[in-house]
Amino acid sequence: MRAVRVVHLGLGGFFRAHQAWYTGFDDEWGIAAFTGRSAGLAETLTRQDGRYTLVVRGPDSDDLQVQTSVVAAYPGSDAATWRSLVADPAVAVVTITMTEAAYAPDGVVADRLVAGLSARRLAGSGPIAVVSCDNLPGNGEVTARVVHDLAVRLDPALDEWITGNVSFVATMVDRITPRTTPADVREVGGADAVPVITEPYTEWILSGEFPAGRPAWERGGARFVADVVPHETRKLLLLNGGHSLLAYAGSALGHETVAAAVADPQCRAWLDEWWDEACRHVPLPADELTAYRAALLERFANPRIRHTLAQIAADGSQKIPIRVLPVLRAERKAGRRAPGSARILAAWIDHLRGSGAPVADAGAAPYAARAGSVRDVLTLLAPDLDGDTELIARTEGLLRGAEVHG
Ligand SMILES: NC(=O)c1ccc[n+]([C@@H]2O[C@H](COP(=O)([O-])OP(=O)(O)OC[C@H]3O[C@@H](n4cnc5c(N)ncnc54)[C@H](O)[C@@H]3O)[C@@H](O)[C@H]2O)c1
Ligand SMILES: O=P(O)(O)OC[C@@H](O)[C@@H](O)[C@H](O)[C@H](O)CO
Repeated sequence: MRAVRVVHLGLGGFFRAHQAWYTGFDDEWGIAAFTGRSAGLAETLTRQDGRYTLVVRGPDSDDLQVQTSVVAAYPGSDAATWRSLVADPAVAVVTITMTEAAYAPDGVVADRLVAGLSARRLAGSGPIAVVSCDNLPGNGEVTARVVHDLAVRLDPALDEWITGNVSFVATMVDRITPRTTPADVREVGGADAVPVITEPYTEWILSGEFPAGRPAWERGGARFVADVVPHETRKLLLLNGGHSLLAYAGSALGHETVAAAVADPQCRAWLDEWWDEACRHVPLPADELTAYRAALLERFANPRIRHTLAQIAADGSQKIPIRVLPVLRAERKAGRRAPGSARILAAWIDHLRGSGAPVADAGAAPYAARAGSVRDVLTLLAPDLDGDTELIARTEGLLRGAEVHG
């Protein structure tokens, strides 16, 4: 019998394909999950007793797995239930998948966590682990920072309690999970109104303490390591950076999905160019990176996973600084041309000018207003690079569709 011992924030598709799937291997642990804002998914899942079908979609066939680890679902607006569950002494872990943008200072992640942790302190329920599962470098540290920044302003005693009682766990998460479409729901059939489609590949690497215990996630293959950074860098630069390249450059060529873009020899060559450049900045053995690249190509090419470039293109202003700028800076510092990073930068600026996938990004406006000039975009995005005339000329050349060789 599963009791609620995990509380999740961000009841989206990815959480149901990943953390809920791993928790499914330990039948003593149940999850109470909260949506970001809306009530729809919480209501539907409640009608289904938290159950849903995970369609694990390989290149040739599907494996349908009914998931049972979610035992309660609530709308994000139910702040009272959120506080009382985080304050429950039986709850040992809070997990989060809220997108990169939600970690802004005073953003929704800080707001919800501080409210929940404050209730836990008042209830005297003891220590707890907070596990960010968003695609952010140093996601544990980022979560700790936004929580402490808010808590110290509200109540220094709460901040002190958080320091002594809350463990912020860092993670690398990986499982390509496109947004479920109405066509997917019809195709899965049956009574399930909210299935999730995902790929067979999955990875979860964690680093940090669980002072009140945790599910046996290792039964699903999760790995606990001292340092998650090399793995997170590998994934963010190669997978997510590759995705962003295809999302902007591939959609500008008229492609709609990752599989279609990666089948285009032009996009494929750009992907290799980016990976060659990015691999110099991933502190892992070369053979591991070669194997990861080969696996990524197979995953991207899976023709039965319809992962739209439009979905990946969203929130570029949050993603480019994480997925591309570290490589661009390091390459320029080393005196190299950085053609792969410059191409993604150019493709994103082209997207802001109206090419390819539509812009869906709450932070895009100031960049879109400057998109006529690479220098002006850099002034906002990476002021340390806005005097790099060679980089600017190269990026402008790419925007004009002309290769510029330095
Ligand atoms: N989908 C994937 O393949 C995948 C893989 C690895 C990691 N992730 C991480 O998981 C995150 C969520 O992915 P998903 O596919 O589940 O997305 P999703 O859109 O299905 O779900 C995200 C959840 O967060 C909520 N949310 C997002 N921004 C919010 C905001 N500003 N305020 C309030 N609520 C907000 C949404 O309402 C939803 O409940 C990604 O942003 C990424 O960081 C996703
Ligand atoms: O989920 P996002 O918006 O951070 O990024 C879009 C994709 O790059 C991402 O979801 C990948 O599919 C995922 O990170 C694979 O594990």
